[in-house]
Amino acid sequence: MSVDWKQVGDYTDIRLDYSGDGIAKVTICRPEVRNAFRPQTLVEISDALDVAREDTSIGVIVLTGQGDHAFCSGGDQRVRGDTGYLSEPGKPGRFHVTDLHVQIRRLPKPVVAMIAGYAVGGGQVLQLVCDLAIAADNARFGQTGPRVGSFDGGFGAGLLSNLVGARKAKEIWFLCRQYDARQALEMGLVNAVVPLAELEAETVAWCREMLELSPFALRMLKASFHAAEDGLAGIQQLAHDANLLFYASEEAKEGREAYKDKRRPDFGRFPRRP
Ligand SMILES: CC(C)(COP(=O)(O)OP(=O)(O)OC[C@H]1O[C@@H](n2cnc3c(N)ncnc32)[C@H](O)[C@@H]1OP(=O)(O)O)[C@@H](O)C(=O)NCCC(=O)NCCSC(=O)c1cc(O)c2ccccc2c1O
Repeated sequence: MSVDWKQVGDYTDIRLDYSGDGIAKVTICRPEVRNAFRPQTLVEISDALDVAREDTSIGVIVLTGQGDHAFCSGGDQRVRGDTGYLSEPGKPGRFHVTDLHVQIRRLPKPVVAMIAGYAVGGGQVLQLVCDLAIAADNARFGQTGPRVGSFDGGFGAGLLSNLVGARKAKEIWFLCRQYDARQALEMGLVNAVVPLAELEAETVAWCREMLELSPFALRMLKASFHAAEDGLAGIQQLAHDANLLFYASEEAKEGREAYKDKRRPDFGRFPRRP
């Protein structure tokens, strides 16, 4: 199942491609550093996700890394400063990835991680915050934080714990071992493992299956899965998604029209549902 990807936009660290039938693919293009991200990379991924979100022809988004060696090796240690990762020398550092994690969680379309090679450090957290993960048989997963003097106690710890269980999550973080694709599948870190040569075709097949389904139902499900995990922010997403539907109702429209007409709203004709 080959796809004739069409490049969209103009980025330096990433590529955004459209399949033409509803899939957007965001590729980290820094293979020389195993697709490690610098602030610029994260800003560009964020922009590409916004573009794909706003585009109503897009139903599913794939996040991947260029080449067969790595999905992503986390933060680029060459631009790590004393205050975070540096956009420019001398500027205050930041963890741009924090905002990206939240953006992927809130994005109302499924995001699928397509993983060949290494997904380690912040790259492993990136695959974690995606909704689904398809791995090639050469994929390797692991945390390196405590080895390089870092830790992700946000989604990196909490989501991992929910996904693989607290004991396994602590093992992953406390020992900094690497796990192969089969082990990742067994512990629930990925949804499927396929031969490297079939990775894209399999990922696209999963995306196309989702594209056959109700986009709003998928949106509500994603928000529902995150409602408890993400606390008030998760509930907010679910509640505001309900608002999207409510706005189209006669009851909500009566409130809006009454305000515009400068009259008292007449809600008496609407049922007080049991
Ligand atoms: C990924 C590897 C296991 C791959 O090993 P392999 O043997 O295949 O390749 P090399 O090691 O030879 O790498 C080739 C080349 O790439 C460079 N490189 C690889 N990863 C990085 C990187 N992350 N940053 C910079 N450069 C990298 C490597 O130096 C080589 O360059 P040459 O010039 O020598 O050719 C292995 O490479 C590896 O283990 N990489 C490091 C993984 C790592 O420790 N990542 C950082 C973890 S911390 C993190 O990601 C992080 C980011 C955040 O934004 C956070 C935010 C908030 C809280 C926590 C955060 C956080 O922990």
